[in-house]
Amino acid sequence: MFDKATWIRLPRNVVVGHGVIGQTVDAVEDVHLSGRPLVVSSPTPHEVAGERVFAQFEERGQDPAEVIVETASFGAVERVIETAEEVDAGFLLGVGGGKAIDIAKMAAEDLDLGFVSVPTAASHDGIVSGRGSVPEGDTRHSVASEPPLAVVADTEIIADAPWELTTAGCADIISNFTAVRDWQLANRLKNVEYHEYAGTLSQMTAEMLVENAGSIKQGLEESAWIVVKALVSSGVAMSIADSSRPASGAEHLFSHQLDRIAPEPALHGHQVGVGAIMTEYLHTGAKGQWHDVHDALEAIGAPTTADDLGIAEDTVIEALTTAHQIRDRYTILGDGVNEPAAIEAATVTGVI
Ligand SMILES: NC(=O)C1=CN([C@@H]2O[C@H](COP(=O)(O)OP(=O)(O)OC[C@H]3O[C@@H](n4cnc5c(N)ncnc54)[C@H](O)[C@@H]3O)[C@@H](O)[C@H]2O)C=CC1
Ligand SMILES: O=C(CO)COP(=O)(O)O
Ligand SMILES: [Zn+2]
Repeated sequence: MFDKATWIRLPRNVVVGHGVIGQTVDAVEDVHLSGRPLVVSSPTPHEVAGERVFAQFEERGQDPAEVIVETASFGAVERVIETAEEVDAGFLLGVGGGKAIDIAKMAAEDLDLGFVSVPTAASHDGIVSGRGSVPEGDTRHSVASEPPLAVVADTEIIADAPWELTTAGCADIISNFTAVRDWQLANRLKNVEYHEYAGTLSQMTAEMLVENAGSIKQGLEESAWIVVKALVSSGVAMSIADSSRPASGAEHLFSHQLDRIAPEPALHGHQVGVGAIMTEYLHTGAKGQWHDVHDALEAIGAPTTADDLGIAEDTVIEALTTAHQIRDRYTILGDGVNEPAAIEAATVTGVI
């Protein structure tokens, strides 16, 4: 008997465009969320968007509550859960970058409450994913989380955010190329389940972003539009797979390790981009497609070297040689790249 079953949980309303922050309450009502809203934000996103979302609920006679978080940690998730219980929240909104959104969606999962995603930057593809990413000690968890019922992405706010946040989002998408290679490798060598639709959607999203690179320019609101659509598409791939595999391979392990060991880590997207140059080299060799990954990053103005990241070369080598220890996810790093091989990969690709 065929007894396989799966749940693919996707957002119902994805509202993207100029000034759409003003439609947040409508987007919430349209998915029948009720009760007291709890706005989860971090300091800058609170100023650029959280306050406006809060005021909109007040104007509609609802009694919103707000909690400001600073880091992506289980402690922050716990604090949001406690606040939600104290104020008897009916649903949660995550307003901000990847960290605020991840914390809100993880808390919503625990509380079994609805969640709405309000990104203030096109910096990561967790905008619609049903995953949360949290460091804990020596490891990094990818936690099943409440996917958003609605997404409200205001391109006016996003285009106004620092440009590096948009190039970070582009790099997070470009890294899908190597993430899918790692997933396929794990399928061949370790029998890890591979989802053809999710893998193809993830690759296609990266291809389309690279094809549109010429239109992704600082100061153009259309760039925010193009990148948000790609981030949504990449998040959908993760939801279809019920895993971050379509968008997170060895390049992400490298970035997670940098977050642990670098004195001042760079943006998530920028780190995974530089990681993808090196892991593409490990997959395809010196004459392989690492040039394409490098050139795509360069075209949108994302970092391609340790120097661009502001991270010391020996820290990059340490991260590459130890990244496989971050989590039990088979990738091209296998059971570890030794130091001479890591130096070779970083040198040939110009990362160091
Ligand atoms: N759950 C998932 O599927 C995914 C999760 N992530 C996670 O997301 C995080 C990375 O996301 P980021 O957005 O890079 O980090 P982040 O949330 O720390 O934001 C980066 C910075 O941008 C600022 N910012 C955001 N919007 C702004 C605006 N409009 N104007 C001015 N400043 C603004 C924030 O205040 C923060 O200082 C990582 O923790 C990563 O692991 C990344 C991809 C996928
Ligand atoms: O960043 C992600 C996808 O872009 C997902 O993060 P994880 O590596 O924690 O699963
Ligand atoms: Zn990522």
